[in-house]
Amino acid sequence: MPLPKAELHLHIEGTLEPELAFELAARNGVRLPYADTDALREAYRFADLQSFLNLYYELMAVLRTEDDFADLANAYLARAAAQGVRHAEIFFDPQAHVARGVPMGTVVEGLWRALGESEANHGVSTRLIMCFLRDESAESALLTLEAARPYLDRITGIGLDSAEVGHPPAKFREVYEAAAALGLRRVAHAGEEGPPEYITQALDVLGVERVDHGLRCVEDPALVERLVRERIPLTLCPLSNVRLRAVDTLADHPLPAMLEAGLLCTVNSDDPAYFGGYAGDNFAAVHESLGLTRDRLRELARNSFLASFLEDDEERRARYLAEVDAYEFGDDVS
Ligand SMILES: Nc1ncnc2[nH]cnc12
Ligand SMILES: [Zn+2]
Repeated sequence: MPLPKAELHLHIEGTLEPELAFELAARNGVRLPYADTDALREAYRFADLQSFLNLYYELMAVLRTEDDFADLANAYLARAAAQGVRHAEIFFDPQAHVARGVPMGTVVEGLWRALGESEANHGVSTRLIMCFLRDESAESALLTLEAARPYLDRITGIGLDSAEVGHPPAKFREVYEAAAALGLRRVAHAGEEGPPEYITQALDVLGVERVDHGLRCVEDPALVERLVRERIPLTLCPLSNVRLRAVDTLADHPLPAMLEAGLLCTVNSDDPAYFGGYAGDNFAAVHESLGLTRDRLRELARNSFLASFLEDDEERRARYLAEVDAYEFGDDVS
């Protein structure tokens, strides 16, 4: 049995495996410009975030109906459960679907069909986090929040993703203020490719409670000190960082130094279908390549539940933490 953990940085569209992409393409009469799943996998060589995003948005063309979104989420939840994920806070990108003519309702209802039954079917509790695309306008983000109003009982929080450099968090001040007024939790990608100042802006201007990635904080010791002092969780994604060339190799990843500095780090998969691994695979990889001890892995698992948005169910959080504390490692360290 793998180590129990929460997944806090997971784009549901990034869980679209090539086999499911071709299945949905056939079901919906969508032609993919790849001969087969092997040819598609060949395209998974990325120079940076943008080269990945191009393929990520292209493949979304196969997602059209509620069934598609439900099937996508169910496939993820089954894989996550098998790797010890007990709780998943799942991002989705409504603008990327609405722009293709797929209504917000189709996306949320489809995802919800899987998430609503996730505890019964997979033993995984869930939350849904709606992300705004930062390379779209602030007005588009506000319209998206408005379009989500009928579904807010299913949406726990908002996030900010897509191409980071040139799109600083401050651009989205207004929509984050509006979301806060609606009682939504706030996170944002910052410091993946963008500079440490974007992390500071996400905290000071957007009021985020958790930073997605936050990797480049290591370039600014004063910022690291602040993140430690304020106990701001970082949702790191080691295999993603390698594939998108944020680090040269996994052995170069600053995770051990970040833990040593006292940062509240978590380990997540980001877009597992594209980056070579789900949550447990990321845990196994940091154990193997970075030499993280079993105590450190347990700390990462504890952190994932501490950083999760389970304030409305503290009993559950306590149960998950007790599972982590009682966990006995075997040979399997995922
Ligand atoms: N790693 C990532 N960074 C920014 N936007 C994303 N959208 C999906 N994955 C992303
Ligand atoms: Zn991400």
